[in-house]
Amino acid sequence: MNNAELYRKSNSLQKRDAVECLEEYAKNIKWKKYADRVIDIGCADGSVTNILKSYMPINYKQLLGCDISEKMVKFANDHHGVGRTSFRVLNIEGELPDELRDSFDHAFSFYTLHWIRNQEKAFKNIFDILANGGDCLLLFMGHTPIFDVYRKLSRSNKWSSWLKDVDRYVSPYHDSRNPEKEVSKLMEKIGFTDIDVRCKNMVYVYDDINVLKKSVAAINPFDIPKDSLDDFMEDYIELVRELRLVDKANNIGKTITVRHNYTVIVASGRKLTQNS
Ligand SMILES: C[S@@+](CC[C@H](N)C(=O)[O-])C[C@H]1O[C@@H](n2cnc3c(N)ncnc32)[C@H](O)[C@@H]1O
Ligand SMILES: CC(C)=CCC/C(C)=C/CC/C(C)=C/C(=O)O
Repeated sequence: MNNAELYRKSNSLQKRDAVECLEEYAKNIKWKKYADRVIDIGCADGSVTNILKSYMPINYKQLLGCDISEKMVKFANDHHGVGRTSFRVLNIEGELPDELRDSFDHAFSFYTLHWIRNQEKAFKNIFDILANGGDCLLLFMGHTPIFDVYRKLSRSNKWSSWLKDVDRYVSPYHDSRNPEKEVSKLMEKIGFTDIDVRCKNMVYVYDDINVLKKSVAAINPFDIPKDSLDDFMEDYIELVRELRLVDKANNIGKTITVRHNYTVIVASGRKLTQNS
């Protein structure tokens, strides 16, 4: 998941969901109206950070996108780093650099937190990044068949050695019976207030199987050798068919459409410390 150009071209699901989420939630955010400081965690190529900008008051002070991947950060800076918007490397489950503590009025994160094993550390870092009174809006993957397909491939002789650590890349909420409760409890424990966590049922239809292939390739976390990638994707799509995810009703002509049913978790909260 390091190829910024491929991600830029193949992130239509992620962009649609970020826009839908911002349309619903951005109006309830308590913008300061003047000099808001905003961070976007897991910015990748920067295209969603750029969308986020259009929901912010124009006289914001700073918009900082951050990502664990140096390549993504370079691409984002080259394409969207302008004026008060910039991008830097940050591991949200690592040690938080001092200069980021208590420094932002609003923290956003789209399609990133499900990649993180140490959820408590990531949520604590988000809390620590916020200034007193600051808020966060976080969207991440709950359940999706993409992870079931990874797990099935990891049990095949052909791919098992490449997908050994498969559960490292499955959303911590994929198998959860009550993700809303789990996330709310975690946020409460850390000290967030005004917590709102919702698990939403989503549908995205891929009009062409090649678009789906590229979208899967763009977020593929496994180190498959380049010359085996096409083969991997063929086997991936075969399993998508076996799992009956191909949308039969629409597959009369030549183009094959695939219906992706999944859930996203949208969590928001505020940091209010006692001496406020
Ligand atoms: C699927 S992309 C989401 C990008 C963008 N927010 C969007 O909605 O299109 C997930 C990004 O999270 C980044 N990421 C993964 N683990 C991370 C971590 N521990 N700290 C910061 N970023 C991380 C990846 O490098 C990747 O660029
Ligand atoms: C039918 C099927 C398996 C579709 C998968 C579609 C897809 C590429 C979903 C994105 C899932 C994901 C984990 C996104 C991300 O992290 O950005």
